[in-house]
Amino acid sequence: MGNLNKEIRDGDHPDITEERLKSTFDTHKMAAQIYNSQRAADRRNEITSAVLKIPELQDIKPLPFLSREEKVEEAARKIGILSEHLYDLVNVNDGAELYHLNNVVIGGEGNPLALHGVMFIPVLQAQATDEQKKKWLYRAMKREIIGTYAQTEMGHGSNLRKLETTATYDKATEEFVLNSPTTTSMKWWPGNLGKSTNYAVVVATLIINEKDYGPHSFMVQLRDENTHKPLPNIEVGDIGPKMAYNATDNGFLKLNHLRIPRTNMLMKHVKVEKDGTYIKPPHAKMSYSAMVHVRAHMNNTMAYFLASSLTIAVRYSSIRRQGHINPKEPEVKVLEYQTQQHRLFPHIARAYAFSFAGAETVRLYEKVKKDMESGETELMADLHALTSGLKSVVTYLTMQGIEQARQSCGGHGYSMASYISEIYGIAIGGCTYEGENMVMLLQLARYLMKAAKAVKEGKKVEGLVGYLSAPDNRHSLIDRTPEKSYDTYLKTFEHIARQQIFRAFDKLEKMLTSGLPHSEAWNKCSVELTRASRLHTRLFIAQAFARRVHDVVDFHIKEALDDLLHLHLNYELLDVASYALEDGHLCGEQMNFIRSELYRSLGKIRPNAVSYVDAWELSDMELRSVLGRRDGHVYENLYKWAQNSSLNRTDVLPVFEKYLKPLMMSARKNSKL
Ligand SMILES: CCCCCCCCCCCCCCCCCCCCC/C=C/C(=O)SCCNC(=O)CCNC(=O)[C@H](O)C(C)(C)COP(=O)(O)OP(=O)(O)OC[C@H]1O[C@@H](n2cnc3c(N)ncnc32)[C@H](O)[C@@H]1OP(=O)(O)O
Ligand SMILES: Cc1cc2nc3c(=O)[nH]c(=O)nc-3n(C[C@H](O)[C@H](O)[C@H](O)COP(=O)(O)OP(=O)(O)OC[C@H]3O[C@@H](n4cnc5c(N)ncnc54)[C@H](O)[C@@H]3O)c2cc1C
Repeated sequence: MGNLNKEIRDGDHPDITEERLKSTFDTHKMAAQIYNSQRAADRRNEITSAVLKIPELQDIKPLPFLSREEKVEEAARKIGILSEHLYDLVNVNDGAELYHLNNVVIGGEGNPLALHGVMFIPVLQAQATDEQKKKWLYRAMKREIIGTYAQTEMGHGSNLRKLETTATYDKATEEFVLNSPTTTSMKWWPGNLGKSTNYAVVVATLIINEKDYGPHSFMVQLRDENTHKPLPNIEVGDIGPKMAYNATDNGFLKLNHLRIPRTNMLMKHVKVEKDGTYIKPPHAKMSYSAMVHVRAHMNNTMAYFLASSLTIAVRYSSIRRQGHINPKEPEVKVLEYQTQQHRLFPHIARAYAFSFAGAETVRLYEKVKKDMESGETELMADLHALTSGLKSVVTYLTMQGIEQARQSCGGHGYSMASYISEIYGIAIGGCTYEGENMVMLLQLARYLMKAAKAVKEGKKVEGLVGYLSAPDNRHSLIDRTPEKSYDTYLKTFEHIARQQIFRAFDKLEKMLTSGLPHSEAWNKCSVELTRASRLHTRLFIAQAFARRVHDVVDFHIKEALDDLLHLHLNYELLDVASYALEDGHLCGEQMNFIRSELYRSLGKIRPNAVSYVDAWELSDMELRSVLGRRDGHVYENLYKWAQNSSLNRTDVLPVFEKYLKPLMMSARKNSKL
């Protein structure tokens, strides 16, 4: 039998090899859990190997040394080369393969086709008629045209019903007139809108006979297909540098009474007839499908960002030696410190949990998408509630985890050589895009309040909120849990979520009964409501993790995942335990039990720590991190990396002659006086 950890190679740093030799599970089999099948895990590695053989696809230099213009150019250059090799490298119908190819070759900072693949094509697939698909979708798929999704405006992103861009139907010419009447009505933020795309699905408020029908989607050609010059009545450009994503040209767009044919409104589910008759869709929110598409996939992209930063931090922590635990022994790997383990391991568990919750979400999304094809919309509310909560909780916890990973690398974590700060910048965009987190938590809260009302009225609720109708124990039985049975843990999470949901519900009801208008009462309860949404979502994540562990067949993988799950449940429970202490569901003694289980878990995870992150099989090319190198040879490569700094091109910079020398000369002269 070969090594269980598949990353072991001759010549690696002995400290990291020592870690890998301790693995109790086959990291490639674990990758099959993370990526949902052995075939998917194999394909990732095959794609990486194939990419490594194409010299033009390698980074010209480490990305942090590139200017914004160079980043945009470099991403576009690689997209050009990729299109020559695309069919040899991936199955173009497999989103996971495309995403992996993107991460290896280009990375997370963006590329000219990002929004084209993530939103433009999906919105056409979901909302275009067959005729419209023939006109635009197939051309888009062949990349004859490049598009984006232009919804957010300078003045409005969250509140879609107040978008100021109008699409007014002109019956006489059978056209829509698209107009941005104010500065704040300009589209502002859409990815790749600024410079790369020549088409966009523009979301605008539909007006027919002066009646407002709310946001609808319209296909708009922005630029000439040959010259790429903006078409008449269109002003378009880049919004400038951002915290991260700087290879992406997020853009602005001003439409000046632009006329487009009636048939440019996406009309699969909703229609405007020639005479201006409006035919409403089977469900009012069907046109929000592109957002739901991205939200449903965000658990996995966030899991990936979190796992990337943890891979960097855990590998580095296994070669970084500093300080002593036993003064008679050599300096220890910083990974030996319990504080370091507590800082990193719970986030490893979260990355796995998000990936498993993500797989369940994508399954539900695929079902709802299929149902919608035939006008069936029953599960749309469930999916919206689930993705709204997960999107918010997962992005927020990912942000926390990445920042802990950065701090755990000490000073070198702050250097771009770690690349963690870039991953952080990219990932935290997710707290805002696809619905600001608080706004989306409040969407889930609407769903939870409806369920709570039903339960109060004596009705039985099922599915994601089924636990609200289930019997509850007054006191948690957590310290009477047999090993490897997590039922009592999950019951405690259920109790906590249930209590908070009803607390928020009762508060809201009381205010409504006192005569407060609904929107005001809602606002006064909104902190409690968002707490309810978070707790409900964290319960779902824990349940999804437990369901996956339950289903695993391979003994060693199951055991390793079980250890992570145990850590996860104890850590997460401690994080939310105050809710259960308040009503005596948990007592002080049980808190001690949870804490000691948590510390025991850290020790259990420790020998496999490097293997848990190696199992994500993130290559050096995609990690782009000196600290996270697979071979552990960090120090000599940090020095090499610094040689890329343009400041090192000469020994003496012009600023010396210009500013520093006069400053020092004058100081010296003054001190002689
Ligand atoms: C050459 C080839 C090379 C190939 C190489 C590879 C290249 C490529 C590709 C691959 C990979 C690249 C990877 C790159 C990754 C990059 C990722 C980053 C992308 C980031 C993109 C970001 C995009 C955006 O941000 S788009 C804009 C998003 N905006 C929002 O999310 C706005 C948020 N607001 C809202 O959604 C709404 O306003 C909302 C929901 C808050 C309120 O809506 P409303 O209509 O005003 O609400 P209301 O009338 O009050 O009704 C509420 C009611 O409606 C229900 N509801 C709402 N939404 C939905 C829904 N979607 N489904 C079902 N029901 C819904 C809601 O539940 C309420 O119901 P009730 O309670 O019953 O009333
Ligand atoms: C990296 C990135 C990429 C993006 N890409 C795209 C894209 O491709 N296409 C596109 O169309 N857009 C895109 N966006 C825009 C993005 O979708 C919006 O910025 C986002 O939906 C938030 O809306 P907002 O900016 O209006 O925030 P605001 O709503 O102005 O948020 C400001 C504050 O107000 C609070 N708030 C607002 N409404 C409520 C409420 N009802 N209740 C309680 N609190 C509230 C929020 O919680 C927040 O704290 C992108 C944004 C980013 C950062």
